[in-house]
Amino acid sequence: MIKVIENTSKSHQIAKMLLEIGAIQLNIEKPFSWSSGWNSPIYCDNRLSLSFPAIRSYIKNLLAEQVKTNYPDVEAIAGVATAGIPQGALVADSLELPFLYVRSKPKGHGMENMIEGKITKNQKVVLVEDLVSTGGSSLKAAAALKQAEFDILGMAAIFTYGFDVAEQNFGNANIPLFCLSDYNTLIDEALSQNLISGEQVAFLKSWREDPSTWNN
Ligand SMILES: O=P(O)(O)OC[C@H]1O[C@H](OP(=O)(O)OP(=O)(O)O)[C@H](O)[C@@H]1O
Ligand SMILES: O=C(O)c1cc(=O)[nH]c(=O)[nH]1
Repeated sequence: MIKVIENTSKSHQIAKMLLEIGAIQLNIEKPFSWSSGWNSPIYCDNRLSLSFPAIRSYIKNLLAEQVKTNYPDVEAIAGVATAGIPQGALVADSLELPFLYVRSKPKGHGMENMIEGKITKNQKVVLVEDLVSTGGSSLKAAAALKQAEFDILGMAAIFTYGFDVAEQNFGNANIPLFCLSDYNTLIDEALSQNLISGEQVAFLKSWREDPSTWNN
């Protein structure tokens, strides 16, 4: 189950802030390569929000609110490497909870850990991620935590593209995900600010129907 926060003024505010700081880039001629291996005409760089204190705090507070409201039993926060690490650490600090992070693969030297941090087995963990496309990175981190015998309550993220494949992946893993904003809200916001044309909206909507085959 993937849900975008019900307060539309807040999800619009997040989209507005991401547009304001130039976190959203469109490029049809030179597509962006995504972590899933897909090529995409759009990229949402939530990492930039970290450099803007007011926006960083707004996101932190909304993520913390989502965690507290939807997972009242939470005992620890985990960040998905790498972009989910700072977001997760900010949330953990705000909620005064322990923090850990999950690498995309075990470190090749030193302690060779995939999970970094120290919490007790069976503790109730909420994963924080900056963005979900297919959900592959998030669910890999969740699987690693489950294997290490942590109890995953669910996830929170800043942004989701709302792809069907992500809905299926989170459903199959039985992990709920709460997001602050999404692709449709972003397009509405960009259009209302005249940042994109009606023609671009039509293209972006049709791309989203079958993103795995576009330009691949
Ligand atoms: O839902 P998915 O299809 O897995 O895609 C989303 C993932 O892609 C990005 O990370 P990226 O792999 O680019 O690495 P980074 O976090 O280290 O920047 C993003 O931060 C998510 O973790
Ligand atoms: O899927 C990805 O890799 C991805 C997409 C996107 O818009 N932003 C991002 O940081 N990663």
